[in-house]
Amino acid sequence: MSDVLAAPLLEIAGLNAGYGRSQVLFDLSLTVPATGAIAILGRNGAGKTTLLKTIAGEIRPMSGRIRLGGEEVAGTAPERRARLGIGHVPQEDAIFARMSVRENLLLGGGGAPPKSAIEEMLNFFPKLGTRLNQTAATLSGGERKMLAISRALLGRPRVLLLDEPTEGVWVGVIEEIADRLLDLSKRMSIVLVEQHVELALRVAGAAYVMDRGSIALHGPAAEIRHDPALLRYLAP
Ligand SMILES: Nc1ncnc2c1ncn2[C@@H]1O[C@H](COP(=O)(O)OP(=O)(O)OP(=O)(O)O)[C@@H](O)[C@H]1O
Repeated sequence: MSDVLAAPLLEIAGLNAGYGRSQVLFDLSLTVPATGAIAILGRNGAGKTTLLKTIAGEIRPMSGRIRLGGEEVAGTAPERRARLGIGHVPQEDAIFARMSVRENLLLGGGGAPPKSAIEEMLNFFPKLGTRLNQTAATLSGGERKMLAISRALLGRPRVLLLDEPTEGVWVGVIEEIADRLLDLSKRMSIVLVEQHVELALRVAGAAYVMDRGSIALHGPAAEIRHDPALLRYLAP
């Protein structure tokens, strides 16, 4: 069945959210298919991180729907959402810096993942395999991101929320991460917040462009790339 006909995995409708009385997201709606990546673009402060945190359950929405596989999750705790299949890799380091790479992986996905799952991750990100005994603090920016993504994947999410997975990553490693995200997007759902617009539109099949907490533009990545309004919404 094509993605157009398949029911979306994640459905967000009329979402309003923010911090205390300060509203950041306004009547935001989007859908995410069961496989493939969607990109969330927008200038600094547009509300991209707030959107991911609201989907993950760290921020309680003021109103609106968040449905995962048809189940309403808007009022549930982050732990329940993780159990239902929402994996979140936040912008800031999602790793234990003082622990070794091995220990970080052993604690991934809520703890004690099977050895085979960890081996799968080491095949997926071979660089991590050469760093197993190092503390995570000694990893490069790219390796830290790989470790954070691995930890989230060990929880076997249905949808992976990625907040700036190439931030602070050496340019030579950015392509490697992009390739891995493309691999992942063939078998699961990814919501990708990314400042590298070209990269995001290459990895994602569709894009939503945010402006001041609302969706200003959305459509297939191939169309958004050429939309003259895109630059306007990305300009500082
Ligand atoms: N903890 C907070 N308390 C109050 N306001 C916040 C908080 N975090 C973010 N904001 C505000 O929410 C708005 C959206 O911020 P958010 O981080 O979601 O944007 P963003 O699109 O992810 O930007 P960036 O690309 O800079 O990460 C901004 O005006 C920001 O100042």
